[in-house]
Amino acid sequence: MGQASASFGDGIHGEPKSGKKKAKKSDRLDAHGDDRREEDKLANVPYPRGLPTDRPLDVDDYFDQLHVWLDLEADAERARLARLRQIRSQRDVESTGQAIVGLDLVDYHTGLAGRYLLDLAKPGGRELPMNRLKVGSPVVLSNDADLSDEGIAGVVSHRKNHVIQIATEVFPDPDAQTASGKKASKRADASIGELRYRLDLSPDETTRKRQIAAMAKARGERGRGGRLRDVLLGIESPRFDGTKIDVAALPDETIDEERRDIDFRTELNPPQRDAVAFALLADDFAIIHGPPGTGKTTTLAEIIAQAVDRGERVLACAASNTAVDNLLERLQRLVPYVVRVGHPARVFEHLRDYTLDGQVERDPSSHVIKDLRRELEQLLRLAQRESRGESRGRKQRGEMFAEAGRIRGQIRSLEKSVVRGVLDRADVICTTATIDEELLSDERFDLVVVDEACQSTEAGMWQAILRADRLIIAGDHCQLPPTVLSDEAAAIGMRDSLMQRLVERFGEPVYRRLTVQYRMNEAIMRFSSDHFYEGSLIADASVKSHLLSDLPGVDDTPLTNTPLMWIDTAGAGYEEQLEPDGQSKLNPGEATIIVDLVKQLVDAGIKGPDIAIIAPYAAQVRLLRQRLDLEGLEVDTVDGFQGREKEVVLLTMVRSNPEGVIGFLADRRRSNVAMTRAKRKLIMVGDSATLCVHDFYADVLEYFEANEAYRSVFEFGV
Ligand SMILES: Nc1ncnc2c1ncn2[C@@H]1O[C@H](COP(=O)(O)OP(=O)(O)OP(=O)(O)O)[C@@H](O)[C@H]1O
Repeated sequence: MGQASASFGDGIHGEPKSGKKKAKKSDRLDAHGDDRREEDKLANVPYPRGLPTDRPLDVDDYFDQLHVWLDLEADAERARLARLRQIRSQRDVESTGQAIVGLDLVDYHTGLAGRYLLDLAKPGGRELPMNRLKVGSPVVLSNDADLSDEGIAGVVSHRKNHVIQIATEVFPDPDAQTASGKKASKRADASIGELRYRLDLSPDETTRKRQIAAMAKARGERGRGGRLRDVLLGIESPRFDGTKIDVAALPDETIDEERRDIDFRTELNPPQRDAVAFALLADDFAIIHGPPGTGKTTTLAEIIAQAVDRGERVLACAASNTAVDNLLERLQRLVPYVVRVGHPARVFEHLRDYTLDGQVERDPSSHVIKDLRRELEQLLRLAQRESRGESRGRKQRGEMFAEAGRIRGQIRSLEKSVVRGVLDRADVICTTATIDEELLSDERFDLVVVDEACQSTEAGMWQAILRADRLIIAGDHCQLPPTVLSDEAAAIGMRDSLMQRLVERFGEPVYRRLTVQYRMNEAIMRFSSDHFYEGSLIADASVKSHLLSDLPGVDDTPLTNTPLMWIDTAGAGYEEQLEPDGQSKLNPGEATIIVDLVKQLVDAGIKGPDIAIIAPYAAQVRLLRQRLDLEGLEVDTVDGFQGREKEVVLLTMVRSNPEGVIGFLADRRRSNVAMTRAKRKLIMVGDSATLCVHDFYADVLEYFEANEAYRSVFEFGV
């Protein structure tokens, strides 16, 4: 392997470890006024500089620390929601991307477990504003006309340009909605009921509660579970193949052939094969470090298939739905019986057959459930009609809602037994790391695998860990960390991953790095490899020198026959701007260059679906989406592209100011993700005078210059 374990902790975090100081009391008061609660939380932090890696962690101190992080995060989320609810103008509130107002309830259905699925749309079928309410986001649905309405909780289950669907446990009964006394006006349009609604992105209380419950359980674990916890806290040494590892020992270069004895199911390269053999030998945990495009998910799928071949049951998790689906995509060919737990709308369409809902639907007894659902829907529609006509009043309507509740109960208990049957038969269950404990109930596994593990907080890992005897985690700490809203929590370590901590604690013996990548032209890969992975990456021969001009139907032009280009806007006066009414930044000058470049690419024969534009700021994304109308072209933030790839990627860096302020671009991991999405061509547009105040971007620029890929905007002639 040869890589130094110190490289895992060499300041890839937002701030270097040594820079993490406990905020001084006076600083905290500055930041939080006289909020005593906030100050108390920080006063009791067991590990104010983040979790230490040079010694064993105390069980209670460790879980106390995780609690503090979760509390700070919950406060930050609640404060965000409160601020959002104070914004009065529709344009302002929607420009935050965190709320949609003035919505009508246009339709509803019932889903698995008796959930209500509510379709919401703008009056007249207008397009919804750009928003961050993604499938799976927790939301609050409330009366738009009544700011005091606390609303009902739900989860986004489906979204299109004009309609957003949410799943709720409660039906928005119009009487309940107007309980605050304010009467909503009636409207003669397509909406069901009388109210106009608003949807707000909400603090994810359910996830937090599940994490807290898992932490409480882990704290008290004994036996096998207690041992795994103690290993993960650095109290006990991990064992491989029955042998305790010696932290000071040199790593095994490869697992020798006799110990390997694996009949590989997929074509893997040597580092991948070694990683599979290594992971299968782990008695407690093993780590797979997968830099961009190195086949981390492919390797994990092989590990899971091998475990199933040995008669084991596996829980396959990841931080996001997309990552779970990527894993499932590879598993479907390797494992006979896989079940994907999660709302079908959050699952890739071509994988829906694997969902629990899909499999329950195909179960012979499901026709009884279908009949009951139909009955429930009819009853709800009748109750709604009653509420409109107000002919027989509230009593009648109340009885109907009560009957609906009884039918829901019946549906639930029938579904429960079918669900149990489907889950019990599964060799592998795939789910996000936020596990639905009620659904999985007491299902146990021999092995739990967590992909994209660096995108989970430590608190977010325990639900998965508790379900099995052995743990395999895969990820890349040099890519994006988990989203943490609270600056306080981030400053005391909440963004640092379990994976990184374990590598720092135990060193090379506990992980394997994959080094052959199948995505990028070597020139695109090299900078990232040298900066983040000690130059260890190798471009596979199939991609090493591939260019846009090698694609069928693409002309050979200076734009298509080279892998790199930086267009420097220094001196052009393309200053960044703050979005009117918003917080986000944009750069119209850079947008003009990007639009021109896309036109040139299309003229050379590149198709829309092969092009991605990545901007660090949502306002620039919005501007470019408005200015470009090309089928299949994707414009998104860095976060939206993690784990994905495109033939050509155009990066607009946005920041351009005399002070050299670059905000969150200072986190190099963000740029690492952005720059490693491109397969054949990477184009960066940015102001070197602003960016290169920072060493990292000075190095990027130098690299482009050395590769004869530097152009000034003046020479480019836009
Ligand atoms: N041994 C291999 N031989 C050929 N192609 C491979 C091999 N391993 C992986 N690939 C290909 O490389 C690509 C990336 O694989 P995969 O999605 O598993 O990587 P990853 O490390 O999970 O990616 P990332 O984390 O960057 O999203 C896929 O197209 C996959 O088919």
